[in-house]
Amino acid sequence: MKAHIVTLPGDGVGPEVTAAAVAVLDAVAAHFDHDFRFEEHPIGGCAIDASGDPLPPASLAACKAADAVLLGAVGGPRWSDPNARVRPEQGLLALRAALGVYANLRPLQVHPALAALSPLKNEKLKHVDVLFVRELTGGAYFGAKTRTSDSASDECRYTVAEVERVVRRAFELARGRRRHVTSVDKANVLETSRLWRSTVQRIAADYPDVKVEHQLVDSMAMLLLTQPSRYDVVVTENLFGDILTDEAAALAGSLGLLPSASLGDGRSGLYEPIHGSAPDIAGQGVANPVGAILSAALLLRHSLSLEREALAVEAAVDRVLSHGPHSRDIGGNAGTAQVRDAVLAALEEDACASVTFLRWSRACG
Ligand SMILES: NC(=O)c1ccc[n+]([C@@H]2O[C@H](COP(=O)([O-])OP(=O)(O)OC[C@H]3O[C@@H](n4cnc5c(N)ncnc54)[C@H](O)[C@@H]3O)[C@@H](O)[C@H]2O)c1
Ligand SMILES: CC(C)[C@H](C(=O)O)[C@@H](O)C(=O)O
Ligand SMILES: [Mg+2]
Repeated sequence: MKAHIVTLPGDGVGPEVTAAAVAVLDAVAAHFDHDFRFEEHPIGGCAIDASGDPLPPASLAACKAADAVLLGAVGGPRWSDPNARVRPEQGLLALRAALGVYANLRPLQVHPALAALSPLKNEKLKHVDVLFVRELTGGAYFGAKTRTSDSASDECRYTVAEVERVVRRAFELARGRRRHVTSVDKANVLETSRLWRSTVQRIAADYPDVKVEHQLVDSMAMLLLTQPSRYDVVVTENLFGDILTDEAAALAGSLGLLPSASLGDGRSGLYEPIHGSAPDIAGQGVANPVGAILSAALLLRHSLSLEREALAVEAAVDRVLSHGPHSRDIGGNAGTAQVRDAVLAALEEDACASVTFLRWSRACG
């Protein structure tokens, strides 16, 4: 198939991990006979430096016209002055809003070979398989903001429609998994959370086959560490989802491992690892590219409907996590390029064995 993919490498380690993910997509195109066209655009701090705008109109127009968008990361100390008028993160938020990608899927699995890196005991990590569905275009991130010399405010606002669409997406996704939705809120304090909870209760009636439970976010932060294997689909609002998924990444062993897919109502989507620009290691060629490569797999699955190819990438990553090489954040000493090359080699081997692979893959039954 033909696909037009816009890449937004961004800042810090963003370009390093995005290049690795593009190399994997190129290999997928070669092995499976697809025609992927890539078009790179600036976003974030590098776009501020070039044009003063963290989301230049040409970048946004290209993203809107693309079949899918692959993003690295934005931000860094250089643009983090709390009094700055313009910030890299504004570009990312404006992009998410403009693309209407309200459902941010952040899958968490703990690879057995990495369990020792987790702060938790091994036995707690068995069978951890959680899909976080984070609302991505509402809440405090997008409410009115005020700032005077001695006060500031961020309005947290949700409409029923905004809650309903992401919650329905979570229930639909749960039907393809273990049919269990945990909705996380702070309904004992926040009005937006009470609207959230009553909307979830109403929608749950349409999904009698899915078990639903409500959990307050503070205790959820604790339960994620004490009983992570209890959870299947976890749906929550924007800010809570941001925080809980970085916590979840620690269970997997590193922030560098987790991918994400941001989806709206159309086929296109925005794909990015959940980590940031990692300024402490940027430019050293040591960033873990796995989160970005797995984001490319999600792109193949959700925007291009190439399930077989997505599974091939995931199997290649799985093999590298099992046997190495591993990057520094997960206890090894391999650089970004070595990990990328190992994934490419594993992909090549699996593609050669693709007839067998197809027989057992979930996609083909
Ligand atoms: N989607 C995004 O663009 C995104 C996401 C999160 C943070 N940010 C931005 O990134 C900047 C830095 O934020 P931060 O330091 O709080 O979070 P961060 O995710 O950039 O880094 C946190 C820690 O995780 C490590 N880490 C992150 N990604 C890694 C990788 N791929 N391989 C190995 N180690 C990795 C870093 O080295 C650092 O020690 C900020 O400007 C923030 O706004 C951007
Ligand atoms: C960079 C920032 C705006 C972003 C967010 O908070 O959504 C990041 O932390 C993420 O998790 O994607
Ligand atoms: Mg975050």
